[in-house]
Amino acid sequence: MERAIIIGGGGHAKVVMDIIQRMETCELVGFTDNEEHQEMCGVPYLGNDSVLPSLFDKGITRFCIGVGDNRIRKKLFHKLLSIGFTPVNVISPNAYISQYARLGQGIVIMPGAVVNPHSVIADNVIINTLSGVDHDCRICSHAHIAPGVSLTGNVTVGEGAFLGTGSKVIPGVSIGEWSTVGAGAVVLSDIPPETTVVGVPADKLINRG
Ligand SMILES: CC(=O)SCCNC(=O)CCNC(=O)[C@H](O)C(C)(C)COP(=O)(O)OP(=O)(O)OC[C@H]1O[C@@H](n2cnc3c(N)ncnc32)[C@H](O)[C@@H]1OP(=O)(O)O
Repeated sequence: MERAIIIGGGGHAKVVMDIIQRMETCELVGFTDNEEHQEMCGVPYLGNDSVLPSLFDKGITRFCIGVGDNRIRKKLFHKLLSIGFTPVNVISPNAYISQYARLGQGIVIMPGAVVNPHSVIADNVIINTLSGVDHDCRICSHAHIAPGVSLTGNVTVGEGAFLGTGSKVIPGVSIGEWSTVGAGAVVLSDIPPETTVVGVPADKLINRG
């Protein structure tokens, strides 16, 4: 069995650890984080990011990033690849992934999530607990779909976009890259890049009031 590490020691990392332990497809040897830790969920703390090259030299070749922030996760993803590590797809046995969906690398799909036919989930994406990605959606790299999000058919989520918990997007709409959709928002039309929207219907945060 190949040996893997998790990068990150926060709440998201705990959930990722729990899923990897259930998947039983690789041996989880520990986690790294720039903050010092005790063990977590029975997984040993190995040190900060400076130990990564030496772990790779010891034959630990697989990684999974347990960090929710999209910009930090993108940076870490490229750093780990440049050292030589290969990403693990962490997919809960309690998620439903259509046989017609296409998955990239380094993806995390949490319990209760659904990914329906002909949707594409690109590299380093998080599909969080109980969220739904319906048919023909395209989720670009480094995006994070938070718990309880509902994406209907043909939705596009740009690189690095963050959809807050409980938000909903109607069919055919595009969320621009590195944009943020606030918790509970309902998105009825395309959102430009690097824009934060909130509310029902969703509108730019700066337009409020
Ligand atoms: C397992 C996990 O935990 S995964 C993590 C999941 N996390 C989330 O889903 C968090 C989602 N985040 C949000 O919704 C945030 O509130 C954001 C990103 C939209 C805005 O955050 P900030 O930029 O810090 O905004 P801030 O909190 O200062 O609020 C600014 C204004 O917007 C309002 N506002 C903030 N969020 C929302 C929202 N989701 N819906 C409606 N209004 C909102 C605030 O009430 C405030 O209004 P005011 O100016 O009239 O007082």
